Amino acid sequence: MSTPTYAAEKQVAIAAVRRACVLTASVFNKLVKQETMTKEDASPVTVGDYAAQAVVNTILGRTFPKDPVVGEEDAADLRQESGKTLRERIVQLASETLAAPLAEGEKEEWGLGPNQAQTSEQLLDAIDRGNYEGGRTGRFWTLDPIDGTKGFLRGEQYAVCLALVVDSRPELGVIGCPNLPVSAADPAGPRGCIFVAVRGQGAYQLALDSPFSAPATRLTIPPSTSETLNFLESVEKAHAKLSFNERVGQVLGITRAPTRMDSQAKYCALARGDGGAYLRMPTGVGYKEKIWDHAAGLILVEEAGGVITDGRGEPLDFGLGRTLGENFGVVAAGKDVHERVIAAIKQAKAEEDVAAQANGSIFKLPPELVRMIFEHFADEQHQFWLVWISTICKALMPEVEAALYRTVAVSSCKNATRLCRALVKRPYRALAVRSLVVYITGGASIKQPLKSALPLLTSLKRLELTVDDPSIFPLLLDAPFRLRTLLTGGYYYPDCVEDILASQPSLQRFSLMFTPRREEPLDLEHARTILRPDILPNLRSLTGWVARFPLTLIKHPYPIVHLALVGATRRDITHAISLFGNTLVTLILIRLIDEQSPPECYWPTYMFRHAHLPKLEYFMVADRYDEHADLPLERETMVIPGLREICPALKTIVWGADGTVIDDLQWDFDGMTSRGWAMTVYARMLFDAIPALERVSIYDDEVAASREVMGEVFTRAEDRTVKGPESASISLDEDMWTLRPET
Ligand SMILES: Nc1ncnc2c1ncn2[C@@H]1O[C@H](COP(=O)(O)O)[C@@H](O)[C@H]1OP(=O)(O)O
Ligand SMILES: [Mg+2]
Repeated sequence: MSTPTYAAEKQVAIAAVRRACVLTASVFNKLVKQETMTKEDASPVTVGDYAAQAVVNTILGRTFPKDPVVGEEDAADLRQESGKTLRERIVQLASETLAAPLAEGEKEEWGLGPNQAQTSEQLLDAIDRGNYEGGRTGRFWTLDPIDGTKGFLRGEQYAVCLALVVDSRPELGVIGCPNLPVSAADPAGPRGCIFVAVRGQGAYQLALDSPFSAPATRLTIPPSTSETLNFLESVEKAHAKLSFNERVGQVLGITRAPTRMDSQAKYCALARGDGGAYLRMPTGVGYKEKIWDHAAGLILVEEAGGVITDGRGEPLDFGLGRTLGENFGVVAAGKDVHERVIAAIKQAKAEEDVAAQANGSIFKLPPELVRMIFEHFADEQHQFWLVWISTICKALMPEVEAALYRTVAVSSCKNATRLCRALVKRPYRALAVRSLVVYITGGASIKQPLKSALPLLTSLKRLELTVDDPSIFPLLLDAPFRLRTLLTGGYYYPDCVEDILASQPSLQRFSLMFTPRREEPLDLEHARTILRPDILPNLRSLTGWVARFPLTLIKHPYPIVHLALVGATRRDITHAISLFGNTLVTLILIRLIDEQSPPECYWPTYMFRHAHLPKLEYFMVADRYDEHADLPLERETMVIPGLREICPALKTIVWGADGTVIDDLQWDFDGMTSRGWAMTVYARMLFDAIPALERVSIYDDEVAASREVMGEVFTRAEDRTVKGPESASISLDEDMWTLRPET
């Protein structure tokens, strides 16, 4: 079946709306402006409403007699004896309007022109044609004869709106705006426009007085940015929650003031680019939006390239009868901004939920204070206490949850799925999440749950994502959060890492810890973007497993303050120091020493040759040997010349030396047999060379061998003498040791 063009319907609807506009304009001029109606009279709105409905329905009744109409008014009151005066006025007005000479594009058989007089009864019947209840299937018209009555009375914006709905979908819409300036750029210029849209045929603006002959202007919603975007909203506070719009605007970073106007003229303004988004959020009184207030506007916006949904992003349902049923407000916007507006609404709504719950709390403390107190007790030790409070006093649940959800960590598929469900169920929980750790290796993919939860985490600042399913990482590309810390890892290096970096300009700390796999050669192309100096302007801390993080490809001297490299070769280290040396404060290395390395390499500070590390304060190195190297070490090679100038600020050196090598050293070094003697010599030489040095620790155990590693510590006393060695131990939990590569 071919798509219907609705050519006849379109022509009739335009003609009907134009006649109704002429009628309402004359009601305004005669009854409102000249104030000829007394207070006791029925309002001019009532007169205009009924009369305009009589005109449109008469035309529809003649042209499409089988089509029912869903309209606002019925004639029951007018048929009463008490309605006599009103009835006569309406009949007179409608008759006059229908009897006006035929205009271009109109036909006599539509009931128009001086030869087509209608009886009073015929006109009341026409009004009653608007009694249809609507429904899911079939076609019907829906009419709002004067939409925006308040605007009408003020002489400002109002609209005559007519739409054809087929199987629950508006297919044709016509909106007449007698008071709308023809061009928004010339607000004092000529007024009066008709807007028309047919599904699949585009949206157009026509001249109100010659809709069929004057050239039509095709309408498209232009793209907008936060700077150019503004809201269109009701004038009436009772019709939409304007304070809520304000908050949504703040979330979106909108700087322009909203444009307020009555009626569906807002949809017309949106369609022709006079505003970026129309927001109509419920005021909370349980009002259900009427289909005649949005059907014509919907098709106009969609045909102008926009998107229209309710405030939750759900489609508007025109198949439920006279109202939009459970739809929650209306949001119409350009394609490029609609999704962002919905996300901002979700955030503002979540905040509102938290605030609303707080009002009912028994503690009348300011919610921020309650939240601070609760956050203080949200650590693992005290969590039970918070949960206990919230079970006793349900009103405190949102604050308790906000505290508990601030930092969340999951390490099993089951818990990850549960967490995501909980976040989706109550968006204020999602809003509370600042730090999220997902550490799941093996098992089922948690992509689906994450896909629904990640878009809600607008406050997330720190994300640790270690997962084996690489298809999870692209989810970060569409995420609404601006991370400061991103730690990634897993079994497969995902291709999109660089795109993620490019989409996170606020990143300060980044870690890439993907498992190095021998069978798969590293694709160096992956790292290309990291080279671009512009993508990570705030990057200060970098951690990487070098096998999957080709450090030597980085050529840009990011001002890195903390650098940690796992599996770094001599070449990697020299490169890193030459790039970041000027800014480094902390340097942590798990280094690979291979057979080709010259023996003097063994001394950690040997790596500083030719370097300048003016700010370096903390230096830790743990060694890994490819093969057991032969180390004919000599006293002369222990400390390189000029070390004092190279790292004048260095306070701490921690060296996790390989145990077997240390054992070898006791035999090889200087012929002395005391274990640790070589270490003592080295430590003392370091203290001599670097005046700022306060502490040298040398741990002589395999890092991975036990949870506690043993070693010797040398410290500089107040009187600058060196104390030590004193035995010491270090726990594997300390950050630097957790960087060890797995064995
Ligand atoms: N509480 C309400 N929430 C939303 N819309 C409302 C509410 N009360 C009335 N309206 C409708 O708002 C429309 C005008 O909106 P706007 O402010 O955008 O001009 C009218 O059609 C009016 O319906 P009604 O004609 O039944 O009064
Ligand atoms: Mg209305």
